[in-house]
Amino acid sequence: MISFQSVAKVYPDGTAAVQDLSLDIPTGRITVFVGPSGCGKTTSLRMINRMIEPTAGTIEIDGRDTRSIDAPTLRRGIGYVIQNAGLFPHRTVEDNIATVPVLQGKNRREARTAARELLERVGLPVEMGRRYPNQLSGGQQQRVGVARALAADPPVMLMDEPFSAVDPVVREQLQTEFLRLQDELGKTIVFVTHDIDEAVKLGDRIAVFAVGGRLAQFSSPADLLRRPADDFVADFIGRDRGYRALSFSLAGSLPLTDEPMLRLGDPVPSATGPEDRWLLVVDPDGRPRGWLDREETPTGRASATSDLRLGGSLAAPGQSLRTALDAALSSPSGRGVAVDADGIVVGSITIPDVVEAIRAADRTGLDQPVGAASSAPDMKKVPS
Ligand SMILES: Nc1ncnc2c1ncn2[C@@H]1O[C@H](COP(=O)(O)OP(=O)(O)OP(=O)(O)O)[C@@H](O)[C@H]1O
Repeated sequence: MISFQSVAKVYPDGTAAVQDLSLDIPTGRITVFVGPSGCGKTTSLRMINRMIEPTAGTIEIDGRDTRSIDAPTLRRGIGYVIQNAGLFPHRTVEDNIATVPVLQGKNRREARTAARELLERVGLPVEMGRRYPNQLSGGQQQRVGVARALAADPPVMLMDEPFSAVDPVVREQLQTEFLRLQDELGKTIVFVTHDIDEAVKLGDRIAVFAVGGRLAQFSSPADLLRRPADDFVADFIGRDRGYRALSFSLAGSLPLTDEPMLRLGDPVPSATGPEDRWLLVVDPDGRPRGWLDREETPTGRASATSDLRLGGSLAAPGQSLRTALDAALSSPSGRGVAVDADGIVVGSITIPDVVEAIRAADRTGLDQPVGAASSAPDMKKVPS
């Protein structure tokens, strides 16, 4: 654990960058510092590896005051990744990654072999190791930056806006791969960003800083979205926070309604009333193919794929209320199609049921740690 205890930083010109900061950063998780420009995120981050010395308070790593460890030793256990990767331009990618291990006394050949393995780990082809940084795209350079920080296998990683300099599509890919990597590595990561969406996607815990280095809130992403501590935090999180918070509530207890189905190619039965205008058509295995509009399809005619309206998104086991709501909203019938792990239809989801589940989640606080969704129970099927 990294523990900030009443930490402050006043720069020599009198700027109070951080004020009385106390927080505990859990081991093996991603903690994000987020906030508007100039609110002390980078200053706080750099105080961890003593690139900046606090003017008051104490920072401990696993119970040891960082002032009691000499700075080079401290930094050996702390990887550091910055925006634009900060690679050495005159060294090959491989040698960039091998820099710290070689400085630590590892022989060059071993360090290069390890560098090639790390390249693969961050999703780059080994051959890229022979290139120079300016022969890589921005996203590739960022991956090399991450590989270089991992080379000494430090338990702690500090990452300062590492993905900000790349376009949104590459950024999204880097974030997803970063989460996958962290699943394998379980490092203690402190990640600085000014982008609340990035914070919510990556953080196990989020520290929201306000201008003047005040810690406005420190909580899980779900709590942050549901219960912002004050107007500043609510404003910073922005719109749609209620909808985004649904991502953190599992659809586990959502009731499923039995959905009448028609096999592709079977004759269309006549409708008994306006309520069964839409009929769900499935393939021979029971996988959804689309919705048939009986107002537009003559009775008795065999259904064909061309008659079908695509059904919007699907809700699968272990997914969130946001997915379930989207499945219902995006379906032409207003009923979201729920499928099992094999993609076979198990029933449908109605908007009122999702709304009821949202209310229940609000009452009981169904916050789930990031990554819990995959181990979540299946949706419970209840007969209509
Ligand atoms: N060396 C310095 N001397 C004086 N003031 C500084 C120094 N470094 C940073 N500051 C000031 O301290 C405050 C916090 O800066 P910091 O870089 O920690 O903020 P930040 O939240 O990381 O900002 P950004 O998102 O823009 O990078 C700012 O007002 C900044 O101008």
